Amino acid sequence: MSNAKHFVNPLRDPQDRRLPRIAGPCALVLFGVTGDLARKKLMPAIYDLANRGLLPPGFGLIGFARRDWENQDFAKIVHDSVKERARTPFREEVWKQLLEGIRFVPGTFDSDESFQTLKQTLDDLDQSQGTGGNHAFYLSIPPKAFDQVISQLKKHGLAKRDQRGAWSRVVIEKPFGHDLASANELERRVSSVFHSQSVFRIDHYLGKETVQNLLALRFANELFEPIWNRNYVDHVQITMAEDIGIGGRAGYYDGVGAARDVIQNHLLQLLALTAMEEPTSFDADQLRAEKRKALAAARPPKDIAAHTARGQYLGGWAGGKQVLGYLEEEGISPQSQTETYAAIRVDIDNRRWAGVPFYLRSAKRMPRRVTEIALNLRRAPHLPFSQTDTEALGSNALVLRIQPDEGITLRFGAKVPATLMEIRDVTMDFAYGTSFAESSPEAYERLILDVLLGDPPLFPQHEEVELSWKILDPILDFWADLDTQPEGYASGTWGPASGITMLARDGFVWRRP
Ligand SMILES: NC(=O)C1=CN([C@@H]2O[C@H](COP(=O)(O)OP(=O)(O)OC[C@H]3O[C@@H](n4cnc5c(N)ncnc54)[C@H](OP(=O)(O)O)[C@@H]3O)[C@@H](O)[C@H]2O)C=CC1
Ligand SMILES: O=C1O[C@H](COP(=O)(O)O)[C@@H](O)[C@H](O)[C@H]1O
Repeated sequence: MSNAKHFVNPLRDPQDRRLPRIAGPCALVLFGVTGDLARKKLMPAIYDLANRGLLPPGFGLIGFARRDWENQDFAKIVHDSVKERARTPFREEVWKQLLEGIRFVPGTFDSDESFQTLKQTLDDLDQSQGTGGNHAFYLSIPPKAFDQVISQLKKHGLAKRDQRGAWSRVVIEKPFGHDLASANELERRVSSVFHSQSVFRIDHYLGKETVQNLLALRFANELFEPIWNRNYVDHVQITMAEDIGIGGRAGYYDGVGAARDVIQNHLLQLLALTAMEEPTSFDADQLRAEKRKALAAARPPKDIAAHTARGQYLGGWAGGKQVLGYLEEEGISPQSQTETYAAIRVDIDNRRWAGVPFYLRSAKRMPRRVTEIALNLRRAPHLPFSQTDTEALGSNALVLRIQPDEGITLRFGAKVPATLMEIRDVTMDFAYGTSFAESSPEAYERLILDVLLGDPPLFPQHEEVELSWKILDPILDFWADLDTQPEGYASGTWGPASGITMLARDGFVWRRP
């Protein structure tokens, strides 16, 4: 590692086989570099990979956007985003190495000229940086533009292996399609352009350490599996709450909404990992096969009106400041029926889960940012205590804290000291921060590296996408047929009344994480 073009990490031991592999020579083209995702997550993740010594020498990064920028203008955007958001410390020598491979291509998706320039830029980079003709195209853009960009990549010969056998991969953000029919249409298009092994449908929840730990928790321990079924679990709540609004993302979010934005992908993936059987190994085929079976057994509620809820945040005070309502956000039509709160019940028709409802909810402008999976257990069949002894006793629960306070909580009843017999809920906690010295990489770091390595297990296949839309489509159709505004909810609260009622009907209440 003496060549000045190598990203050097003095802390990395190249012999340590537990550490991630280093990507081979390549260039990454980012579409949508002015967007929220690219700025907040992708550019910092690329720098962090470089800083950890996981990018190859001469790595190329090309931004494509409808801006009249030069290479140095784009480099400044990357620099600012890295300084603000990267997880690892800023090191001048790493930045200088990254800078050598940074290029910008101005243009719109419909411009043949821009895609010709992109091709030329990639060829030049191959020459100057030695990227070996290996290219990954990352579509961090609104889903309605996926098809157009893929067509342009094909038209301009960017989707093919060349004579050297160099690879060309595409990374497609979620949601993949708008419903089942459009997802299948998009899949037909994508598979006519890229080989299936070159298509990486990204769901960044699968790159989170805490989500991967779900597999470790379930399958590396003896403790939990015996209770992981309908005999012990009463119901499951999967929550993804955000305190932010849509920010400047009207162009992406409006017409998409909470259900398509995160339930179709992140939350149904969490459900699949929670509900699936043990795979025979963690290789891509086995893992995906088990997730597929779980999703195939999952179905929307029979009574959609009773067991779903949607809402839209209202303006007011939240988190100590004045915030806009969804309909007042820039770029949103005052008549928009897009939901910013969605909650659905899903049932899983198999031996393990029959009769155990899974409740999924997600929303913007909730009181805090938190994602968790809570398995609420049945109550003990008999309590040999007086009623007053157990007034403060809830049901046992196992809560997987996905973020931000990563860890696991086990809730159970314990005797209050110095009382005759009073039982109260207590918790036992595992926290990543106190148990491990190693810090978790950002999900996008892991996933971008996997793309560059061509490592598929963490990327959903089309069948999973299809099955997820099959669960969601009837609900989305039902909501669309209502043709009404979603119920308003005050910003900084846990959502609309209909969300509470939906659970109350089944005798449950949402957790307040
Ligand atoms: N933001 C997030 O936290 C996450 C987002 N995602 C996914 O990432 C994708 C992008 O989302 P996000 O970044 O939030 O969206 P934004 O609306 O913030 O960004 C969209 C980007 O696409 C560009 N764009 C849109 N239309 C065109 C066009 N016709 N020609 C050229 N460029 C265009 C925009 O450029 P311009 O500035 O010129 O409009 C902008 O750079 C979505 O699929 C989303 O689901 C996934 C996980 C997290
Ligand atoms: O996919 C998305 O995720 C983000 C939240 O990601 P997280 O890792 O911070 O939980 C969400 O804000 C965005 O709307 C959605 O597109």
